[in-house]
Amino acid sequence: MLRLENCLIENGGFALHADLTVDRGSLIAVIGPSGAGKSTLIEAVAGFRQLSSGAIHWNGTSLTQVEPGKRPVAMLFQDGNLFPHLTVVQNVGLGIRANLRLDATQRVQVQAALVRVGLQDMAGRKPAALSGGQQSRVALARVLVQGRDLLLLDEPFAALGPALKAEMLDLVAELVAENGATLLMVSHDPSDARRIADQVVLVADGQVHPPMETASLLDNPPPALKAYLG
Ligand SMILES: Nc1ncnc2c1ncn2[C@@H]1O[C@H](COP(=O)(O)OP(=O)(O)OP(=O)(O)O)[C@@H](O)[C@H]1O
Repeated sequence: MLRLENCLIENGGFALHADLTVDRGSLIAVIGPSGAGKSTLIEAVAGFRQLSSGAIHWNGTSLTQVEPGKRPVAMLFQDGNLFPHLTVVQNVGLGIRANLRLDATQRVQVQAALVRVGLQDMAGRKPAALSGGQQSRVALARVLVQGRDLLLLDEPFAALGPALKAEMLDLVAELVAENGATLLMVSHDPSDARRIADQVVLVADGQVHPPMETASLLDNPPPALKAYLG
């Protein structure tokens, strides 16, 4: 269970309040107007942004003072997920060890992740020789080998076409379920939420709202969400 307890997250003059609980194993879409603080929330959970007050707990253990690399968190961004000078297998291996000195077991783990995302035949390629969807799969494989409990996605598939995005979202949902992980995914597209998220966290007006059931929230949006959805 992820608990954000009376959190105040500040960025310059911007302030965001969060007090909510996310059940373990949930698939949550984080939606809200541009500039509302969705990325700020994700950065605070990942530890890239310090809390001004409040606390973050994972399964009863405080994460508030834990540095980003030691949190049970794996992240995927829209851009910059892959290193262009490294091969697919190296980019995935980075998820296990930054110096890429992997033992035999770890190399098997990397191969298994590549098989899981369907890229076993492209291990030696560099990102420039892959399609956008294949690059997304490499980034997902790296998340997979990290074996973290909490997966944070900040619009990672926004640049993909609709069919490919749907395919990647389904793959994410499958991987999250297989690994018993918990997903927080920022998206500007309500159909992404409907596709894979059981619940939605609305970020608006300086507040992170507690998770609400996806269909009922999107079918009957509160005013802040209605204005955003148009
Ligand atoms: N360095 C900064 N100094 C002051 N305010 C900032 C700074 N960086 C970001 N902000 C403000 O913080 C707020 C939240 O930004 P954030 O990127 O979290 O929003 P978002 O909901 O993810 O937006 P988008 O959907 O457009 O990506 C914005 O209103 C932004 O103007």
